[in-house]
Amino acid sequence: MKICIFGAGAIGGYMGAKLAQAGADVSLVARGPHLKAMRENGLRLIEESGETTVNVTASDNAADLGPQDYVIVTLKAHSVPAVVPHMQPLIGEDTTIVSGVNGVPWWYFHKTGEDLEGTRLETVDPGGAQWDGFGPDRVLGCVVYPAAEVIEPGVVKHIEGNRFSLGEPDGSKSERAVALSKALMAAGLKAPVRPKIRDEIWVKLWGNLSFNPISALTHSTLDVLCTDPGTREVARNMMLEAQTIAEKLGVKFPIDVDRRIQGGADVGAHRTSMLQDLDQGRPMEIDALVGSVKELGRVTQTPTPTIDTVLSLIALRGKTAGLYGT
Ligand SMILES: NC(=O)C1=CN([C@@H]2O[C@H](COP(=O)(O)OP(=O)(O)OC[C@H]3O[C@@H](n4cnc5c(N)ncnc54)[C@H](OP(=O)(O)O)[C@@H]3O)[C@@H](O)[C@H]2O)C=CC1
Ligand SMILES: CC(C)(CO)C(=O)C(=O)O
Repeated sequence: MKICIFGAGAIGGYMGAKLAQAGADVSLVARGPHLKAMRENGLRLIEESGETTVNVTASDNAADLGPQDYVIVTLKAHSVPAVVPHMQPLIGEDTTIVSGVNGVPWWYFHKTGEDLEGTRLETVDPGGAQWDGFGPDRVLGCVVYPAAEVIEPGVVKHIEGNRFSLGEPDGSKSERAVALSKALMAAGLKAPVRPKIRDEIWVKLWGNLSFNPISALTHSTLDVLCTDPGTREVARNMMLEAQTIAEKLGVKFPIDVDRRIQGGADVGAHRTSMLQDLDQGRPMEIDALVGSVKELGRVTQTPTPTIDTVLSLIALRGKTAGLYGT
């Protein structure tokens, strides 16, 4: 089984290192100093249990790697559309594309079997670049739970978690989902195949939609913003608006908003990825995490006043920092 990880930074690097350690036929697409370091010195993974260095096949040119059984996309959401043409050499007749990107996935309305079937989302797939360039039938959904960071070129630090939930858009337990799940489990990762991947996407999204922009706007960590009465209320209202949208789309939440916020508080003094991006001058995933939910509000005719307000604030914050909408 040939697996290519496209965008092997923090999450892709973690997954790639685990797969390579387990002897899988895995290659990585990366770029710049991180690629150079991985090529020269191997990929170093720092985990609580210790440090390992693996030799990896890595390139910035997909044509070097050829057609794959699975392409696992672990780019930041805003990077994907422009990269679709460069991924084409990896795609053969039976290639599965696994979308390991936070936020509302571009394929959301594929095989929903409902009225909105085939609806495309401009915030996450402008111009339908992914829908047309990959084709939604190739897609296997994925919810990424681990936290990791590239702490220097060629070095990935794993922080916590090892679950990558997988799920077919139509909910089936397909051969391709089960085969990938086995390969990930053989690498020591958790990779359950879920019948309702969209339910899981929304529970994760609840946090990213609200905690991420609030933390970037207030420079506060999860424990603080989830317990401060004012910001907690803003997060809660955003989540309730999102819940109304998701339930109109048939999603069932296994927990309520208060439990989700408590879960955020329990994570502790974590600086969300959006706050880290802002501080480190990296483009922010505002469209995928917040704008996409506003777009779904329009699609489902659901008012989203709190989401709209927070989106305006974080969008302007991103623009003034030169990290959004440039
Ligand atoms: N990190 C985390 O803890 C978590 C991340 N996620 C989600 O996972 C996804 C990936 O995040 P993360 O791993 O943090 O992101 P990273 O930025 O660490 O990884 C993406 C990598 O792709 C590289 N890249 C971008 N464009 C190209 C290109 N054209 N060709 C080759 N390489 C390219 C980037 O290089 P460069 O740096 O030069 O841009 C970077 O190394 C996001 O959607 C994120 O929200 C989800 C859960 C936790
Ligand atoms: C906020 C959190 C922990 C999810 O709730 C996250 O995924 C992030 O920092 O991007």
